[in-house]
Amino acid sequence: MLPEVASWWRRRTSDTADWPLDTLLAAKGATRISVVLPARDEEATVGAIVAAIRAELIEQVPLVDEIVVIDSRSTDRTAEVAAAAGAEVVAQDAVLPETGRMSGKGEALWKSLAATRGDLIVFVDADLRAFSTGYVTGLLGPLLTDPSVGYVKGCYDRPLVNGENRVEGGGGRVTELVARPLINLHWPLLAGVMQPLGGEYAGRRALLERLPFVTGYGVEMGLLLDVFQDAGLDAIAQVDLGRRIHSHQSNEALGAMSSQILLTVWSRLQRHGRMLPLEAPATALTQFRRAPGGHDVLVSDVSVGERPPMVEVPGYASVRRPLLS
Ligand SMILES: O=c1ccn([C@@H]2O[C@H](COP(=O)(O)OP(=O)(O)O)[C@@H](O)[C@H]2O)c(=O)[nH]1
Ligand SMILES: O=C(O)[C@@H](COP(=O)(O)O)O[C@H]1O[C@H](CO)[C@@H](O)[C@H](O)[C@H]1O
Repeated sequence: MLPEVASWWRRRTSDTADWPLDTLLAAKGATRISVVLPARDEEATVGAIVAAIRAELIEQVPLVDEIVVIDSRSTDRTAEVAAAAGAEVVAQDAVLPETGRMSGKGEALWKSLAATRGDLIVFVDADLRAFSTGYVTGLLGPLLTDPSVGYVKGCYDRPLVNGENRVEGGGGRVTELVARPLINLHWPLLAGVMQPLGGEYAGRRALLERLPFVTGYGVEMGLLLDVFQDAGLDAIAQVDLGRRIHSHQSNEALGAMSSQILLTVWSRLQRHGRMLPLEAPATALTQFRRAPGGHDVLVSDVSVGERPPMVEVPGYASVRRPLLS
């Protein structure tokens, strides 16, 4: 990691345990807090997430002011289940209808800005299993206690869980194979962000409403790069939320997700003036591995060389063995 990234990583990384409820309640003051769940066909999981937030962070303590589920064209009972659990449910296409209908998670999150009232907005995926309200309190900690922080990403261990089959570290496939390498190549100052695509994050409305939202699955990559461009690295913090288990899509579906993320990166390379002249891409890849008390940081050199066409090599003709006659 670059020295300035290592410094950021030490200063701006905390743990959800660092943000107990009494600290947050003391810091809340008049700050309004919205929790948003983008949900497409999540009837199996959305209810438990909403119920936990309502019980622990609204009814037991007055921390969260509203829970809004953005129903993203679900074809199942997501809306009914979320409402029964205590969420305000808003249909994605019913928000700002005059702006037309775009699709995907990014559209749901962009519309959520017009469907909520909070000064701080916490985004939580609706497909989480084993959800803890510590996700929400952890993400709020830096925002409620440090005005210089504008955007907080969650980070966590991400096993790949399919039924009884569990592969530790097998989740976050697009993160590890697409997002992290691209960030390290073109935005090495963001190499310390451990889960750039994680679906749990929070931000100040005053920052989020100034930023474009990429639709589809480009939204996380787009927001991270645009927050960095607009507000700088130190406006970003990350909180270790422990472990994340969610519903996994097929590799085929993640291929489409990867394409949307590549298109987002391409657009930001151009828009942020990183395409011409393309700065020599950084050749160090920073990865993270859970270790006692935190994470080990693994930095590897991923540089590649290139050989010229063999026909241009002077000695080639003389060493080229004739085919056996
Ligand atoms: O068009 C969409 C696609 C996804 N989602 C929601 O966005 C979150 C993350 O999506 P998904 O689980 O498909 O992505 P993954 O976690 O598999 O990367 C989930 O709550 C989805 O229900 C959404 O609201 N609209
Ligand atoms: O991080 C990832 O690689 C992908 C896929 O995760 P898995 O390989 O299914 O655990 O999941 C994330 O990416 C999406 C695109 O940014 C987000 O919208 C999801 O919330 C997040 O789960």
